[in-house]
Amino acid sequence: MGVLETSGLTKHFGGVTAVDDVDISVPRGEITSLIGPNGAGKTTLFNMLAGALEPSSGVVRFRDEEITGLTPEAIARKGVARSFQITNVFEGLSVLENVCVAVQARHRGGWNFYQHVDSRDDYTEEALEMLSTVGLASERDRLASSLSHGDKRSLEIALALAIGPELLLLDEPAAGMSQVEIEEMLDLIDDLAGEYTILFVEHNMDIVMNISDTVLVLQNGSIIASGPPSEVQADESVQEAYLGGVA
Ligand SMILES: Nc1ncnc2c1ncn2[C@@H]1O[C@H](COP(=O)(O)OP(=O)(O)OP(=O)(O)O)[C@@H](O)[C@H]1O
Repeated sequence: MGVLETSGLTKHFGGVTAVDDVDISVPRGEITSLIGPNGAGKTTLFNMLAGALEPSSGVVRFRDEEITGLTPEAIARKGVARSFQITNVFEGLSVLENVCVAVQARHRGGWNFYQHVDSRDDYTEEALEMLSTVGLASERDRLASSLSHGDKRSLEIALALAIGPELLLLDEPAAGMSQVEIEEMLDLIDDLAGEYTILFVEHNMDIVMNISDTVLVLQNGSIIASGPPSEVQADESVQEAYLGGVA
């Protein structure tokens, strides 16, 4: 049984069915990617998993508990962290302060800007651990605004880890990155797998085929294929969906 499962998940926007009766199961500790042509419904599906959009019908279960229609904050508290959406980098704070704010928010059940972010040693220690995990410990005192694009995205992952999740939802983690940065991000995602379950949306096929345990292919709101990368790559309906450019 997957750590995250959907059944019959559907979203209509007026006359458009963006996500149509989707059943997925995301295995614990593995890397699952969600791919599909433009307009296939990937963002809409992600938004429903993370609570940013209420489904028209269907169910989302996390660790066997129904989370359908909960707020993004409630879903995050249950252990689903969406990087690049729930948390954002505060450009005017240092790298360490950013993570301390997020750790503090988890311990105090909300954001509190009136308490100095460095005032609790245990928050700092926890924040440093997260920075080590994403390879940013040596940048702890730099202003977040001065980080490279790739490092900023790693910091965003550290912020997502700060809420203590089991499942990480990553929106195009390598978008806009240089080849070197992409390789670092792939290593990071690989390191995180096992301890965390990862579901990510990605357009870059090299990345998808390289690191996914399972690939889910969405077209016109429906899952048309799912399985290991080699199997999905060889699937005729997937090749048609991409070559035909049909959304
Ligand atoms: N808020 C909205 N109102 C109306 N239609 C929407 C809305 N959001 C998405 N859609 C439609 O739903 C369908 C799926 O869109 P979605 O953005 O989920 O696809 P996607 O796979 O993420 O695409 P892309 O790869 O281009 O980001 C599209 O036809 C889109 O036009």
